[in-house]
Amino acid sequence: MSEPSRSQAHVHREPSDAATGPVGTRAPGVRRTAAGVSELVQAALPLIAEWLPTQRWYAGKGRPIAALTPVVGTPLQVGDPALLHLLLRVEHGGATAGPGDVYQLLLGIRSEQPASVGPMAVLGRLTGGTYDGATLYDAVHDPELTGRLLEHLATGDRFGSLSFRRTPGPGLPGNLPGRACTAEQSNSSVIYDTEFILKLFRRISPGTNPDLELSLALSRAGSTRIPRVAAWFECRLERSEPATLGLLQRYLADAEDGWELALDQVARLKGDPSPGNFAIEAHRLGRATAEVHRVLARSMPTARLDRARIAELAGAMADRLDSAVTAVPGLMRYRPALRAAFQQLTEAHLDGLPVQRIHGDLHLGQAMRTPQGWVLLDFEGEPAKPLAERRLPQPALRDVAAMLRSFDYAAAHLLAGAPGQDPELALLASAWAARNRAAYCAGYTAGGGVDPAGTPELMRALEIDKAVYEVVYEARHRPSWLPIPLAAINRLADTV
Ligand SMILES: Nc1ncnc2c1ncn2[C@@H]1O[C@H](COP(=O)(O)OP(=O)(O)O)[C@@H](O)[C@H]1O
Ligand SMILES: O=P(O)(O)O[C@H]1O[C@H](CO)[C@@H](O[C@H]2O[C@H](CO)[C@@H](O)[C@H](O)[C@H]2O)[C@H](O)[C@H]1O
Repeated sequence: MSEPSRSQAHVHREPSDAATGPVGTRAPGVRRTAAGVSELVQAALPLIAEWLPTQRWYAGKGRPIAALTPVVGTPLQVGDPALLHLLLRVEHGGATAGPGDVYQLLLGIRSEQPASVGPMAVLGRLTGGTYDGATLYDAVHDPELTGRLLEHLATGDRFGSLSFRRTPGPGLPGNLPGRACTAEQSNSSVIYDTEFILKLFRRISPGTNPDLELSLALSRAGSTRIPRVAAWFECRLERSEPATLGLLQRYLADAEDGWELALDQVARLKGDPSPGNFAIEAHRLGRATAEVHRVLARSMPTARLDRARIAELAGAMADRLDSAVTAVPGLMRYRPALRAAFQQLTEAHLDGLPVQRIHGDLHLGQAMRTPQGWVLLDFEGEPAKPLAERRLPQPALRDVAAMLRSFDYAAAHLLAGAPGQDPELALLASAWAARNRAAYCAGYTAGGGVDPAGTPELMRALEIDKAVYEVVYEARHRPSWLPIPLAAINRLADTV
């Protein structure tokens, strides 16, 4: 890896710290001075450069880092342990060079490594200067420091360009310790007791994150299909719109994740071809999706696409396919059929197609079954897409197509490790997927959503578009799962 550049950090001072702040008294904590923060950031950069590419949420995997440039460094706690909030720009060289990506890091600095911080969360030992010998680590894993973050959210503090904001309603307890969430995820979350969950967005773009934007819109419209938003924090980067950094929501302690429920059913298929009846749940989930879509259509902008805009929609799908073919050449053989499906979308008589804000990355893992019914999570959209694109109104059926893919995933994932070895289970699993896909669509229509069967060209194009995204996603993150979306592409291409 090339040596990253070490630009000067833009650091913030809390206005009152010189007089009242708990200024660090024990080495090696951050000193709440511009010089103290800069020194720490410079010492941390080489460790960050090594650690970042090992993190699941890091989007630049496989591309060498050309430069690491601190954007804003804000000490949120001084002393030992210390807590440093850092926004850092990562630039890549060569053909992929561009403005780079900004990441949010929450760094803990302690003389003694806490037991809750495992090896993957440790960046290393700082050397030289004030911090010599201190451990630098991902503070998401330190209950004391994440507790500090909750206090800031509870009091609605401001530190330089960081603002902590609360929604109206019951006050927040400021004293709950946080534990790192162990779920597979694109960001990092901290769970506070059984009360709240704080998502720290890792890749930061200027502007309101759709997860906050849509969750607030749904909450304000009185929807109970999302966990209530309790607080968030944001940062104003130069003159642009504030960028959302974190979102605190009620934790659904008594909920079961739709993906786990579905997998449990599929795993038991062999012994009992109709274990439980997930189709009832799939139907309810369809209704819940339609309900969320209805509220979003009422409370956020909508539009209708004319023929030219539908051709643009299909063109964007074809462009995404072409980039996917470059990333995963195994897709090349399907390209003609998939392009034909996109062409058929432009020829279908869909003039006036309604579009609206949608979830954008709906799957069974984003659906929680609570005693009060299904609740949807994570309205961030596909993490790989630029934020402006994720905020565009879309056909609501895009979410339906995405959920249909998820039923296919649940059915296929047990077979992915041993393709062709259990034809009986393969048949049962594919019948399970078909049953639940149909139940979900029926529930969606019964809940007031548009009938997916009414626009087969649109549904097929949307499902292909999602499966193409999944091929790239799996190739990058979970290569052993790649056969799942590839098999779907194979099936969908056969229908053109
Ligand atoms: N409010 C919540 N209550 C309970 N569990 C949650 C809640 N929000 C998220 N989770 C759990 O955390 C996981 C990751 O959350 P998600 O919002 O999808 O994060 P990411 O955008 O980082 O992928 C979810 O799949 C779910 O298991
Ligand atoms: O939940 P995230 O916002 O992190 O979404 C990303 O990761 C998902 C996997 O965790 C991925 O979803 C794909 O795998 C799921 C099973 O793990 C499956 O149910 C989905 O249908 C499939 O798309 C999602 O695409 C990605 O954006």
